[in-house]
Amino acid sequence: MSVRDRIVAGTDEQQPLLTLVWKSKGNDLGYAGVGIVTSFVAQSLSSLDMFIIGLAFDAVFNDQAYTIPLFPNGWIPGNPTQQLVFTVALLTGIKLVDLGFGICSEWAFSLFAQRLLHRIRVDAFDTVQRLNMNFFDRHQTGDVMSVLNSDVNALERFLEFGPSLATTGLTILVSSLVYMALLNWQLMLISLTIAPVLFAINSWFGNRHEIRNDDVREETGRLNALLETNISGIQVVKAFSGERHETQRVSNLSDRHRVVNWHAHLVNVRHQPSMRLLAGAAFIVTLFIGTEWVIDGEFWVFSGTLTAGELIPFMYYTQALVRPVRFAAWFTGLYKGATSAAKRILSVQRMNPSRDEEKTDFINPDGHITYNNVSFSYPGTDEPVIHDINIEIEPGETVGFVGETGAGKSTLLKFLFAFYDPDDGTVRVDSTDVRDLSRTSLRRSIGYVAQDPFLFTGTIRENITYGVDETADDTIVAAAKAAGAHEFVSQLDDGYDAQVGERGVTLSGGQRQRLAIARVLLADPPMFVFDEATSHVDNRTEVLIQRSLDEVTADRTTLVVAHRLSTVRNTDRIVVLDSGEIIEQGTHEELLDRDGTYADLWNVQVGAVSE
Ligand SMILES: Nc1ncnc2c1ncn2[C@@H]1O[C@H](COP(=O)(O)OP(=O)(O)OP(=O)(O)O)[C@@H](O)[C@H]1O
Repeated sequence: MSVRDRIVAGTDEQQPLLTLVWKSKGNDLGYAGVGIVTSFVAQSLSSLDMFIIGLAFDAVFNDQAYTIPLFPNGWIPGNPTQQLVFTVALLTGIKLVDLGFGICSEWAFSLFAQRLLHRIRVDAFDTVQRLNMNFFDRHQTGDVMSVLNSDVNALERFLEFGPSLATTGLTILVSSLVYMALLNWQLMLISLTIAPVLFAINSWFGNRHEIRNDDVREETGRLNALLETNISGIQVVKAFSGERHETQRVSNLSDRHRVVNWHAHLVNVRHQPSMRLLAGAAFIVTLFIGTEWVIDGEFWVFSGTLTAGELIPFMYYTQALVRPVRFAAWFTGLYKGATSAAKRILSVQRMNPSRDEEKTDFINPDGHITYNNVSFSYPGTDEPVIHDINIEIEPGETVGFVGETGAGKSTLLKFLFAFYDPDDGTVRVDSTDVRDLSRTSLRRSIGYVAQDPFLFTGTIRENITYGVDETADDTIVAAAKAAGAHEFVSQLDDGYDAQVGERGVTLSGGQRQRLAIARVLLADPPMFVFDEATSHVDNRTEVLIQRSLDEVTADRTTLVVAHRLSTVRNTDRIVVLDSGEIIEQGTHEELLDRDGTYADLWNVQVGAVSE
């Protein structure tokens, strides 16, 4: 038995979020560009008002000339009442343009975020889907779902607000500094003495955010994994009255999740106020010095004078600097949360699923299968489950595989689909190593009915036609009849349009098996693998299905695993496995004559039947 791994945040990437965004950017960077430019214009305009008010203030109350940088002096009236009307009109115009650019930037940033997320989500899902079975064996479904869902949602939170916060914050910062420099550059230097401290504190909190968010993302994956397995196994939970025990397990994990979330939240709680406190202190010191300067007409070593009309907008811009400081804290929290999520998404993508491009396509195979010296142990285990197997199966031959539970029958068949690669030896179809064949063409060439067939949520028709292009109704019905499914399907109210619930819970095991058989018969592949395909079907129905299958599989290579020996009795050859080794093979009669393991198994079953 193998131990489950957790999907952890890979740590080797310097800028995981940027790497992920760059990989998935598509053609959407243009939207981000429009968002940045329009947001920059909107914020610059919105900071302009106080500057103009300061100029107007000095013109009206301090008898200074009313001039606006870059604005033609001839357009500015000389009369104070007209100056007031002019100022109000100018400010209204600026606000309207600011509004237009603001709407445009929201629109562009939202489009950028949603389109990028869509691509990241689909890419992540596509990667996960193509990963080898090893991955799914070693990771819990809930943990994988958590990458596809909650990690992508953490990215969404950042992409929704992050770019706009960064641009707005930077624009307020730059425009405020420019206006402050225009008003009084010496006072500006005083206000900025706090900047390095703010920087250092923000980066310290940023590191705390990242560490805490890594924990939150991992705990979310763990909790999702537990919830998923509990709900999937709800029948067993109920059968063993395990509800209280399961609730306790969920409660324990949920409590751990709560604690790590709380620690992450505590970083937030301390981050913003610390930054605001420092920015507030800088504001008060600047106000004190500025007021002294206005009152005394000079201050310390500084040259020139400072008017009230300069100090008021200056203080406004000093106060405005608190916003970028707050945004920086908010942005850092979101960014670090998204970085932790990006690390997990990237660590899944790094698993590098095998791609079909460089492989050989498989066209009209004869169905000649050979296993040469195949040995294997499941990843994460030291125990070999297949030992040095050699089999040659001729085109058109039907071979039955029998043996005690855990003997390695299903594992042996999985190599044929390249679900797993053998540790030693090769599995070839028509002389080509299956590892060199394109997965798609290989898997389309072999119709596979697994032990516990899975039905997708949807109609019966959709389940039967899964993986097959447009199919006529009578072909579907013919496949269902051959699989012994038509009778029960026609008795359902909606017939072939009846919905089957998640995992086909509304159907019995035998009914699901019959739909799975119909699915492969409809696909009409050149080879078949039936792994306990009729184990849940009653004996009478099995005989009927077997007759149809004998007809369909007569000229096609077919591998059949069965515990019920009557299922394989008429195959061309029966291979008996024990602890991953072939211990006997031959026809039913030959094996009975041999009086070995197969004969024992047969006698037990015949004895059981005759009882
Ligand atoms: N995904 C897996 N990871 C680790 N070990 C596995 C995995 N699947 C099967 N095994 C182990 O490999 C061995 C062979 O399993 P396999 O399913 O091939 O046996 P089987 O002969 O088909 O059994 P059964 O008749 O019960 O279906 C068993 O010991 C099983 O515990």
